[in-house]
Amino acid sequence: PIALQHGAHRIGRRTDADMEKWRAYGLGQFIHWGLYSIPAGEWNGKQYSGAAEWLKSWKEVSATAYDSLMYQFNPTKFNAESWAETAKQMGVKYVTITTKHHDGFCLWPSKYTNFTVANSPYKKDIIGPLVKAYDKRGIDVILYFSIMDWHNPDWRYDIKTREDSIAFDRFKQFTRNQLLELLTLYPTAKGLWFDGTWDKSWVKQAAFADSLEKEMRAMRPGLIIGSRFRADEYGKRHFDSNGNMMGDYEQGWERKIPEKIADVHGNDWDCVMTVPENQWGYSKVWKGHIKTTDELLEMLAKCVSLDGNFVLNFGPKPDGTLRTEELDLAKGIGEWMGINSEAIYNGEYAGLVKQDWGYYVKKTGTNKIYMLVFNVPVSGALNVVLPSRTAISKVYDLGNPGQNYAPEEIGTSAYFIHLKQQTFKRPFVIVLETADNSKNSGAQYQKAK
Ligand SMILES: Cc1ccc([C@@H]2N[C@@H](C)[C@@H](O)[C@H]2O)cc1
Repeated sequence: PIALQHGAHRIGRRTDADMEKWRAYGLGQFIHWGLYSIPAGEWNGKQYSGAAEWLKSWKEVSATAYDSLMYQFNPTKFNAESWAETAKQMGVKYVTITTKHHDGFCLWPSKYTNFTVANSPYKKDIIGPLVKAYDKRGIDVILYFSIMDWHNPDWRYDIKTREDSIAFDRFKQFTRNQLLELLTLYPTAKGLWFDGTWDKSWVKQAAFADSLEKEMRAMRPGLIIGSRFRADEYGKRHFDSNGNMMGDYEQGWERKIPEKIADVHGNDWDCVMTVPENQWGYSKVWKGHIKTTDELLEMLAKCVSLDGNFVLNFGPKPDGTLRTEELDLAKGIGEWMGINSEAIYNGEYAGLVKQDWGYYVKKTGTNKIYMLVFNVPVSGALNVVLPSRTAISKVYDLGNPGQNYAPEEIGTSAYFIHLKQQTFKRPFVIVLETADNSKNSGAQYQKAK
């Protein structure tokens, strides 16, 4: 291995209680809200083809004109309690909220810049009420923070000259000040979700970022920081020059999900997902495919089955309300979670052979395995192959506990579970209670006729 000062400082997963709680979340909510929500991807009557929260990067938009959106920020219908209640009903266990996106506008009254809610018609802090409303419902809060800040004149994409270096040193202090300010103002925040860290200017700050990360962790023991915050001294991001993940969980799964367990390298990770193809902030026009409740439930199941969390994005409207499509999805997911959340919370990779009918989730620390069924075979028989000498002691339908199944043994530790009905309106969960029967050799269920 290469000697590194600023690479990964821990090999393997964190084993402390804060991280074990994070690992168990299963389902999360992302909230992208800010000035970009006002134009919602449209400028001078023309629709921006990219993500609405990137409107300021569009050449047709002058920074001055965009920044003057601050004087229009007045979400009269904003109610932190109702957002948190929607999230609670949906069954999320954590929420990631944009404090400052790339445009530099702060949803908290930062004392290090005037470009904040304090100088908008709304005047009031947004982050504080949100943290309070979510905490009250037992939903942990992670603060999203963009290092890249298009508003701050000291921001640089790269450092080429002495002026660049002097300006960027000021920018680094500004960034440190804002992060320590956020941790001070919102001490219950469980973690920070960094973005906007790919440009050379920041990638060259291995030592500074490493010491800032250490300072934040010292200030907030247990703080959870993802792999995207900093680069090592060779500019390697997410995984250092020795291939070890930096930070506490892998943040690379943005709008994509790993296919197999090998893809996650034994690390914690979360997948952040948009409802349309690629819109995080509120966008008037949702082009292309809008994901359905069942699609999102399958993504959730797949993430949890591969040791990850699934975080669904909401882009609130400029008036502070949530759009109908998102409320409908929150309701649909919440109804399913109301019946099946036991298969999601405290779930982990079960280590079984993947079957076409769906996903296995093992309840951490137990012998309970959940079968999350999305694809019912025409045979109506769900194939289950267990490690040798593992028997099934009980099988039942989570949504209908009276519904027991008697698996048919079709081979060594191989079973068919014959479903009682052919059509299902929603994905469903079958619970397998397994037992180690290496002691006795008798099979639990009748052999294939
Ligand atoms: C190329 C690219 C840069 C930044 C992003 C930001 N990360 C997501 C979590 C959103 O905040 C998006 O604006 C997306 C794509």
